[in-house]
Amino acid sequence: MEGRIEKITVVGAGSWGTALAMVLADNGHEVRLWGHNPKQIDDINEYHTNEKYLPGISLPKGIIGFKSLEDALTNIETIVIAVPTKAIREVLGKIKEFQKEPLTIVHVSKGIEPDTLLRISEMIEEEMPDNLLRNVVVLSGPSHAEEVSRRNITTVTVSSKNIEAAERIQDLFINSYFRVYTNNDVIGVEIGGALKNIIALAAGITDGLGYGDNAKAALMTRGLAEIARLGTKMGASPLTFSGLTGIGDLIVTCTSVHSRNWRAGNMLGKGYRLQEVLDSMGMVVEGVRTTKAAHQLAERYQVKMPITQALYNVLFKDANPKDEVDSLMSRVKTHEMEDLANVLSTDSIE
Ligand SMILES: NC(=O)C1=CN([C@@H]2O[C@H](COP(=O)(O)OP(=O)(O)OC[C@H]3O[C@@H](n4cnc5c(N)ncnc54)[C@H](OP(=O)(O)O)[C@@H]3O)[C@@H](O)[C@H]2O)C=CC1
Ligand SMILES: O=C(CO)COP(=O)(O)O
Repeated sequence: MEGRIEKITVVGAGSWGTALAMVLADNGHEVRLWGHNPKQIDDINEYHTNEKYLPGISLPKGIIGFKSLEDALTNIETIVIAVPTKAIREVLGKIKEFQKEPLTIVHVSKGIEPDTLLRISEMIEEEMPDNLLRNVVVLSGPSHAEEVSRRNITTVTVSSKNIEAAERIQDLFINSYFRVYTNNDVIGVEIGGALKNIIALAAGITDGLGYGDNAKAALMTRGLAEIARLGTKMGASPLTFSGLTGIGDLIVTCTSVHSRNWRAGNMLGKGYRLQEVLDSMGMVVEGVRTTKAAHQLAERYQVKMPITQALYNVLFKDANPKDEVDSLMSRVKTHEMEDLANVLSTDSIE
């Protein structure tokens, strides 16, 4: 273990918040885990379990559950926010009511806010006054909570406008089963993490429709192409999309039964309605809202994103998944590599 021992509060006691609290506790830190469900916090403190989100897992006794957010943040400099994207502003609003000292906020959520089209670090910067915000750091990468909570080998990336802040967070989390890299491309890290969920939903759909591995490989490869096409227009480094938060997270989310996005897509491919699917999951499926946001981003940046468009049609226009696959396959022929398409002045890059 590297770095000094700290007091850290994890805000959000779902699967990812609890798994990350375990990593921090394994590293010897004093970990407070806040959740808004009092019964769940009682179980964490009494039985050291979080049965809804990590069934069968024993939590380290060093994790202390908190019902009061204010108590959880008393004398704390670093917090990890691990709630779904749509809950982040609400949680920050509560923190602002009592917080007096500046915080380093680590966020681990994978989404884009529809309509404002802000990345999560931008939402945090917008929501928190300067005097309450020291640094924002994103932690992202191929990391299912179910596996991290079993201390299975995992690699992630941390990124921040302030690379020293990212390095400090790297030191807090890194250990022998949880390897943490740094990357100074915040835009690429956040865009890769958010948009891979769209492709995972689509991969689940094609699996649910009974297509094979060729179709999944095609979706992942062309999906990454459209994520990188948008991300680079937004200012990301193209290299980031070949890293852990790009192809790495795309692989783990499109190919794992742990993925809620893949599972939701799989049910859609088998003919279930979107609302039925979401009701049955009991956990967040970030890709649904992110598809709406990415669809808006594609318009704003004038970027072609055919897979995102097809998924948008399925989720929000009641389109038939099989018809959308057929129309993806019958698009005008094009070059695979965009620089070649540009050289040849082709306007149909997709
Ligand atoms: N699970 C994973 O493997 C990974 C998840 N992530 C990302 O982490 C983020 C959180 O996901 P995850 O933990 O998996 O989600 P879960 O659905 O497992 O848990 C979400 C948690 O947030 C709580 N919550 C929801 N709304 C609010 C609110 N308004 N105020 C306070 N708490 C709230 C939920 O409480 P309640 O039980 O009451 O609903 C629950 O405890 C997502 O953006 C996800 O993409 C990133 C990497 C890995
Ligand atoms: O982001 C994840 C793994 O890196 C978790 O993906 P899901 O939200 O689809 O479960």
